[in-house]
Amino acid sequence: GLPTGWEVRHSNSKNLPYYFNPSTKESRWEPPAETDTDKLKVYMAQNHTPAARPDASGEGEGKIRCSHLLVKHRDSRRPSSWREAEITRTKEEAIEILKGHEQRIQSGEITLGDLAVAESDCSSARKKGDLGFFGRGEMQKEFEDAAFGLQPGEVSSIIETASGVHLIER
Ligand SMILES: N=C(N)NCCC[C@H](NC(=O)[C@@H]1CCC/C1=C\[C@H](COP(=O)(O)O)NC(=O)[C@@H](N)Cc1ccccc1)C(N)=O
Repeated sequence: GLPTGWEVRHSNSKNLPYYFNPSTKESRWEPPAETDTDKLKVYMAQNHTPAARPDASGEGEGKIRCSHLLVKHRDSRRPSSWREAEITRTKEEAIEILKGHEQRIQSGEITLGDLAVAESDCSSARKKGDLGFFGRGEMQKEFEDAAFGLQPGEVSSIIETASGVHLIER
């Protein structure tokens, strides 16, 4: 159904078909004016199955937004925070503290964000732990894998990174 010289191509980045004229090098999202759209629909149905969307786990899916509550310890890569100039608690103590926070969040007594304001050793505490949107490759691997494995609104188990121990809410 396309006028001569035009062909349909597939944009992987947008997962959409587009129309291209190799001789004029023209490309457009909409079919050219003279297209017989009824025939085009048949052609597309037969020849154009859109590539499967990356799965919801975030593989190539793009960005997600998370908040987190970080408790650092003396073996953290940077054992200092806005809360405490020199952090000396052990990793085991940090985990016990975070378990206490986890129980208060799970019981519904308080949200992760409200707890992060006073308790998180990350500078995002001032933003209720909000890290904004991020894609794969930005955060430490353990953090990234846990975050991309969460459903929206879900809170992670205790996650360990070189920064310390975290609870993550997507
Ligand atoms: N949005 C981004 N791309 N920012 C760069 C993230 C770098 C990344 N950070 C981490 O993986 C951990 C998990 C989350 C926070 C974090 C660590 C630290 C605290 O640990 P520390 O570095 O003292 O060991 N907080 C941060 O980075 C903060 N800028 C996060 C933040 C603060 C305020 C507003 C937005 C984001 C990494 N690859 O190291």
